[in-house]
Amino acid sequence: MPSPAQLIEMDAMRTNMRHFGLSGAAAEELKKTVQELLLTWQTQESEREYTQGLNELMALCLQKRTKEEAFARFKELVSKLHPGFLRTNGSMAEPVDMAVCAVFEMLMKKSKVLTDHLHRVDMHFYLTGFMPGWFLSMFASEFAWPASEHLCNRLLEGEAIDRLVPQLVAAAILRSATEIVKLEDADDLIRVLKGSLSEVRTGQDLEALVKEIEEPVEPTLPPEVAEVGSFLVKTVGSGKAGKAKPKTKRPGSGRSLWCLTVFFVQSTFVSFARRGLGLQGAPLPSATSALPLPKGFTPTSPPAALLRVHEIADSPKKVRMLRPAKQPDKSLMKRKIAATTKALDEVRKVRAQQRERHFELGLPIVSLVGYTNAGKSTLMNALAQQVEVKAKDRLFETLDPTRRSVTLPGGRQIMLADTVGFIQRLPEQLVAGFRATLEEVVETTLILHVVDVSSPMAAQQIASVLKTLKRLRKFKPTTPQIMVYNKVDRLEGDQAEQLEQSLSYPDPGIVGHVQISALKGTGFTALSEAIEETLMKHTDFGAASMRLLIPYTDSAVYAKMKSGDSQVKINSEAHTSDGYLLQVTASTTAERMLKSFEVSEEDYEIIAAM
Ligand SMILES: Nc1nc2c(ncn2[C@@H]2O[C@H](COP(=O)(O)OP(=O)(O)OP(=O)(O)O)[C@@H](O)[C@H]2O)c(=O)[nH]1
Ligand SMILES: [Mg+2]
Repeated sequence: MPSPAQLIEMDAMRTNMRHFGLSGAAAEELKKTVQELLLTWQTQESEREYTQGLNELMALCLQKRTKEEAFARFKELVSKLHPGFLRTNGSMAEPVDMAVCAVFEMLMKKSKVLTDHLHRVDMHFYLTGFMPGWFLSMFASEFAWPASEHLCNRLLEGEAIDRLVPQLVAAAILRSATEIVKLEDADDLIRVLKGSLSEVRTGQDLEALVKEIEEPVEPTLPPEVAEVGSFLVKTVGSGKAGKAKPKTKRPGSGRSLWCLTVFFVQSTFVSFARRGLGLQGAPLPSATSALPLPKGFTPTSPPAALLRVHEIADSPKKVRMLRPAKQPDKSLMKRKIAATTKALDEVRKVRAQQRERHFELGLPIVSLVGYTNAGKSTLMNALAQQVEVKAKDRLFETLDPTRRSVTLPGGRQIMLADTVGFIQRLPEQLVAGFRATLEEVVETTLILHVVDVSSPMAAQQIASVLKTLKRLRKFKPTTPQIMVYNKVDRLEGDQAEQLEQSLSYPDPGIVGHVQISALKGTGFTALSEAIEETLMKHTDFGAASMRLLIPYTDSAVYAKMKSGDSQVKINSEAHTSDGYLLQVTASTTAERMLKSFEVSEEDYEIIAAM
C-alpha cells in the first residue's frame, strides 16, 4: 500500500509536463508546486487521506463553465487549502502566484486533451475533463461489470461516449434507487451498484425504465423511485437515449442528467478511494466532504430522495464550504504536513538523482512502439531482466514502469521506453488521448517497431503504426527505426525466411530488421547489435572517438576494421613505422576491445609528425 507521499508523487508524475510545453527546470518547479498543492489538499481534512487529488481539484474547478469562473473557484480552493498560497485579501502571494497560475493552466490543459474531441457535450468542462478516462478505467475495473465491456465495444465502434456513460449509470441508479436511499455505508453502496450495473446492458434499458416511470398505469414502483425517475424523465428532455450522435449542439436539457450522474459517480468514487485505503465501511460522503452541486444542476430541484442519498447541501453557503464541519486539529495537520513533506523531499531527491544519472550518462531513449499485442511489454521486461535491477528496494525505482534503463550485452546503456499499443480505426474521440501518450515517441533517439509476425494482419498493422507515427506532431520521419519481428517461435518451416522479403518496408526511417522471440529470449544478441549499430551510425549517440596505434603484428585487428566492421568507422589513417595510426569512431563494444591500442592526442600528433 503506497504511502500518501508516494501517491502524491505518482499523481504529479501522471501529468506529463511536456504536454504543456514545459521541460527542465520549469517542469520540475511546476511539478513541485503540484505536489505541494496535493499535499495540502490531502492534509486539509484529516479524514480525507489521499484520494485522486488532482482529479478532485480539477473536477471542482471544471464544474464552472467558463475559464474565469473556474479560476475563481480554483483561487477559492487554493486559499482554503493553504493560507500561504494566497494573501488573505485574495490576491496572490508574490512567490507563488506564477506557480498557482501554472497549476491552474495545467489543470485546464489536462482537461483540454480530453475535451478537444468530446466537444458535443454541453457540460463538457465538468464532465469530459475527467469523466471518460476516469470512468472507464476506474469504475469499470472496480466493478466486474458486463456493461463496461459493452461500453468499450461501442466506443471502439465509434459511438460517442457522451451518449453512453450517463445512460448506463442512470439506468443503474434507477434500478437500485429504492435500495440506495436506505444505505448508510460505502460498502453497501458498492454492493448495490455492482448488482444493478451487472444487469444493465444497454442504453435502451434506460429508455425502458424511464417509460415505465413515465406511464405508471399501475404504480408498481415505490414512491422514491418514481420520484427519481420522473426527475430523470424531465431532465433527460430531448436527449433520446441510444440515438445517433446529434449533428448540432444538444440543447441544455440533457445537462442536468449529466450533472446528476457525474455527481453520483464522483461521490461513489470517493467511497472507492476510501475503501481502497482500508477505510472499509466508511460512511457515505457527508455534505461537507461531498462535492457541491454545480449551478447548472438546478433548473428543476433534485428530488428529496436524491438529496437524502448524498446529503447534498445546495445552499450557496455550503457550496463554498469545503472544510469539514469541525475545525481540523492544527497541530496534527502540522505534524502530518511535516512528515509528508519530509517523505516528499526524499522522493524528490531520489528522482533528481535518477534523472541526473540519466542525463549525465546521456542515455539514448529507445522507444518500443507497435500494434497492440505485438509483445512490447514482454520484450521490455525480458531486456530489463537481463541486467540486475540495481537499487531494487529504492524508493520509486519502479514507480515509472514505462521507462527503464537497460544495459545491452555490448555494454551500452540505453533508456528503454514502453508505449501504448496502436490499434486500427481508433475512434476520433480517443485519438487525442492516445496521441498525448505517444508524444513521448517524438523525443526518441531510436524506435524499435515491434511486430507480431504470427498475426495474419501483420502487414496491415505495420502500415497502421507507420501512419499513426507520421501523424504525430513534431515526429521526425528520419528517426531511425528498427523493425523487430517478434514471436518467430510461432512460425513454421521456411516462414521465417520468407518473412525477410514479405515485410520489407520502404520507409525513410527504417534502417534494418531483426527476428526475435521476446517470450523465448531468442534473437536478443542480434537485436542488441542492431541497436548499437544504429545508434552509432544514425544518431548523435554514436560512439567514442579514438586515436589508435595498431602495430603491424596485430594487423588482423586492422583487417577486421577494413572489412566493413559495423562497430568501427575509420575517419583517418596513416601507415607509420610503428604501425597503423588511426582516428576512429567506435561502438561501446569495440571501444572496450580497442582500448589497449589507444594513444593520447599528444602521442598521436607526435607519431603523425614523424
Ligand atoms: N509466442 C509468443 N508470444 C509472445 C511473444 N512475445 C509476446 N508474446 C505474447 O503476446 C501477448 C502480448 O504481449 P504484450 O507484451 O503484452 O504486448 P504489447 O505489445 O505490450 O501489447 P499492448 O500493451 O496492448 O500494446 C502476451 O500474451 C505475450 O505473452 C513471443 O515472442 N512469442
Ligand atoms: Mg504493453
